[in-house]
Amino acid sequence: MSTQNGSVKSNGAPSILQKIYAQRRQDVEQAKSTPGTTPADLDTLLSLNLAPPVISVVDRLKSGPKPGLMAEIKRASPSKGDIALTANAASQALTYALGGASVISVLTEPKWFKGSILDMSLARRAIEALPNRPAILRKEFIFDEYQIAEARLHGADTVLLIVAMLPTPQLKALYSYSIGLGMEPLVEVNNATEMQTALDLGAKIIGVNNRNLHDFNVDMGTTSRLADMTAGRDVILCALSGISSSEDVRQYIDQGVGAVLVGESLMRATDTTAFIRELLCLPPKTEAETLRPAAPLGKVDGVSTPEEALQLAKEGAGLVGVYLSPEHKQAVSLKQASQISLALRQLRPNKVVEFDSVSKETPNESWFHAHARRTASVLNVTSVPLLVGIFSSDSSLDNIVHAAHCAQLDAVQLSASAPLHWASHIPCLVIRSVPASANLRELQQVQKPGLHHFVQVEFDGEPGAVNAQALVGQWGVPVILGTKGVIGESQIAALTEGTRPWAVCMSIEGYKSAKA
Ligand SMILES: O=P(O)(O)OC[C@@H](O)[C@@H](O)c1c[nH]c2ccccc12
Repeated sequence: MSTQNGSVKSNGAPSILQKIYAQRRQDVEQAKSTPGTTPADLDTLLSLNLAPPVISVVDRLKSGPKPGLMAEIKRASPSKGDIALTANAASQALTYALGGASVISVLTEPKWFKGSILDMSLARRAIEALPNRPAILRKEFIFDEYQIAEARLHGADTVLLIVAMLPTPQLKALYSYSIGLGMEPLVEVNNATEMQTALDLGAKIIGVNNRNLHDFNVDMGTTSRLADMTAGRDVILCALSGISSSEDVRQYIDQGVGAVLVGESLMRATDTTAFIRELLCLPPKTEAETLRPAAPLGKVDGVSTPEEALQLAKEGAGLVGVYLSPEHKQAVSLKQASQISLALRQLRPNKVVEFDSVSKETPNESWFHAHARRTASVLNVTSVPLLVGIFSSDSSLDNIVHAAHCAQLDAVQLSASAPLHWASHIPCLVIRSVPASANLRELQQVQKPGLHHFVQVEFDGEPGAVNAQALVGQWGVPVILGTKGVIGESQIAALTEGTRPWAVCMSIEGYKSAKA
């Protein structure tokens, strides 16, 4: 270990940094010699492309809010002891992401920080399906390429390299290795000499740690004093440690700081989301951000001719459904479905339509929220219903994909028994049916982001149905209320009371008789 930062205490006893470093050396040696996780194994895993997709942390910081927030998952630390032992990495990561973090930093050191590589991997999985997910940073005492390969395989987009810990040739080697894996590291410095080393390295993200790792003293002026050295360069300057108020953040912005890394005060916050917004000077979350159409859209199933579809379009339907499984009594052929599709598409404006642009300052959205918002904005612009192909449990995935292409379906509706993963093979929006009588496990399944986009809860008059609907609704999954046999306005009103379905679905007979 480099002692250029004077990390050996004056009395000759090892500093905490040295203790951590010595322990980590042992841990890494052990992992390297364990069958299945040897360096050769990690190389094999990387060459099999088993590492999850990486995002550019530089791009993520440049395109996000200014300054970017690097929110840290930190259960304990050597200087503060226990901070938040019961914190769950996955739920903490999701809260950070939805609150507006650009980067999620996960401490993976087990002994002093009570973290793990599993925490990092869970944090990544929790935010995987967000359309604009934050980058994942492995916060670790890194001295070996092995730790960087391990980070990449477990879902990191970037790693920390601490200049004070690494002789320059080693720092350079680790930096290039990380770049080779697609990860621009966060290079941590604490004084002008280290800053110069980081600049000479060509680092694009440099973090100034306000906390001296030797004596743990926090001096918030450390970042301010070094800020000038990065001026005019293509470097994102980050302030690390001791940040606990919007006042701290504001001062740094004026000094050219592009991102702030916050751990302890976020882990201790009672309302994490509100605290993030306060730190970033964002207004509190508004109702508009939890978008639903003002009134539920109408979905009418069992359409069989272009004329019917055009009539429904005229009457303002949001979705029209055609049955595409041959055994259904109202089934249409692929040819009929194509004609309906063509008729609807001819209604859509030919000109290029301007979509409501999404402000870059908007906080990160969830999978379901993003799809509901985008779909609503398409409907808003075109005012033409989406064509849904409805399939029964007898349809194979190949048949469904074929039909989606041939009839140019806007959406596919899968039966409750279709495997969940089918959604990721279907080239259009996916609605998943679920009976209102579904058990808790089934309802939890349909809340999984990253697969289908909407859930249609089939109400058949059974007790408990409204509860089921409310449960799904609670999680932000856009719900289409399937009203089998329910036709009257008052019945619909009774069903939707207290919940906000995204759409209400009825049969074409039901629709016609309700109108009559
Ligand atoms: O909890 P704070 O004061 O917000 O600090 C976070 C972060 O800067 C700190 O965890 C940190 C900065 N550099 C490190 C290196 C190793 C371990 C931890 C760190």
